[in-house]
Amino acid sequence: MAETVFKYEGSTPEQVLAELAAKCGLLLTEVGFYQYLDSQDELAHFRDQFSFPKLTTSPGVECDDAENENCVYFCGNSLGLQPKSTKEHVQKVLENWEINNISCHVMGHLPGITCDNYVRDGMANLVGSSQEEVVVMNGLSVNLHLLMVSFYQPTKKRHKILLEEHAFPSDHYIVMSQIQQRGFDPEDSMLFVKARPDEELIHIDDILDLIEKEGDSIALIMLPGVQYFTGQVFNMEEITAAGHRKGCYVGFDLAHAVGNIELYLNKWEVDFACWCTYKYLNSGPGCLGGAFVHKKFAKTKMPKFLGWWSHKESTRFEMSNDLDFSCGVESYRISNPPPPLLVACILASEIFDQTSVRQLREKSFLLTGYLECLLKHYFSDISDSTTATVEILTPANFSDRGCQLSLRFSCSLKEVAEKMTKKGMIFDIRQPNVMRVAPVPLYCSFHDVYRFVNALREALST
Ligand SMILES: Cc1ncc(COP(=O)(O)O)c(C=O)c1O
Ligand SMILES: Nc1c(O)cccc1C(=O)C[C@H](N)C(=O)O
Repeated sequence: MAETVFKYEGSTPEQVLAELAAKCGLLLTEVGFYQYLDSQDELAHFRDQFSFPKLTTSPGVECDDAENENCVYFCGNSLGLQPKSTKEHVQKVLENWEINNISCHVMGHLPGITCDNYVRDGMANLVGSSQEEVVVMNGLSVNLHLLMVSFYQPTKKRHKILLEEHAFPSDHYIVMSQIQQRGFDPEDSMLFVKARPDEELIHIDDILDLIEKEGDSIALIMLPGVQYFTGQVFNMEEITAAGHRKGCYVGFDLAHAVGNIELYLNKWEVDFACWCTYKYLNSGPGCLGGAFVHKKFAKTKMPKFLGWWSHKESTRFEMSNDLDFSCGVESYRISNPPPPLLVACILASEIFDQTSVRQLREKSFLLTGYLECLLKHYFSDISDSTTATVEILTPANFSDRGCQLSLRFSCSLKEVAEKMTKKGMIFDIRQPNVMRVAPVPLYCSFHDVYRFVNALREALST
């Protein structure tokens, strides 16, 4: 766990980039500057480990660019790129099944019975926990439900779940249905923390005040680590401490946080967390989810849904129907794990073993900072060269954001998005009018940012 001081502590990306540009005698907007930044990037080699979408084959692209064969991929906050090694290893797992048939459960490339154990160390590093505190299983939404069976224990007095007003739809529905399932009314039991009028971001003080004020009636606090729409980071340590002071359980949805920001779930005493692995961890669409339960609950008897995989491995196959619980989060496993999916998670986490989230954050400081500076330079005012302004909704403070920037345009986004897509820019739109762009430090370059901003300039030019 990195406890050292962050390399750029006390500076803003804008300051650091301006100093670097001055040192090179370049303007921030010059070609030479992105070339300089890419030449200094110690993580640049990771890009070669991923399959990049090609201009010639990516849907919607109509662009013949002699200098670039790849698209600019800024959608890793939704679906990570495919590591080049995935195909071959999935193939090996399939061959193990083909050749060893029933014995593939216990032998060969990634034996079924133990395959999920191989990912636990890597996952634990990513979330700041010990390996006994994490498992990989099911999908994110399913895992949230399973953990809420334990961590949402409503009583007449304490029945509320605190969540954000604009939570990701799945989280909203999960909370709503859990409340209904326990015989309570979502109208009374869903407690929303809201942004202030005409604001997009939520003030941490408003969360803490709400916990202080309503804490005695809150059974569970369920918030994201990084908000999917705005890219805002929530201070998980403070929220957890505030929740615990009031006797609430505290859990986080880390879909947009894992592999994006540094996490110390064990140290922060978070009760539980769930995430998906197909965004920043690059395991593939709909691949398995991760779950964390703090080790303080390793021996606590809590209500939970059970299956044969909740039973200790050493006696599981005695088939006695005499439940001998696995410890802690392992006991939440219900079904046997799928090796073809696990192998993709293992490979994805192995890529992270070759670096650290701290190192990625240091690159991200400059990479997303560079995007921010160029956007501000070209699009903060309507000028002779641009027809629209671009407002960055994501917090300006580096520690309050991951790599994603969410952009609101003063013009219709539809036309802009069409033009950008034709040029090979890959990003997404979230209604009503926000474009999300995530320069993922693991595989994106400063050149990508330069190309993206140039494409945007063309799309918005007068
Ligand atoms: C914040 C958040 N929660 C939940 C989900 C749903 O995840 P899944 O479909 O893997 O259950 C997603 C992504 O789709 C998400 O971004
Ligand atoms: N999983 C997705 C899918 O199958 C289709 C479209 C989008 C997704 C996503 O994961 C969306 C993502 N969670 C988001 O932040 O919006």
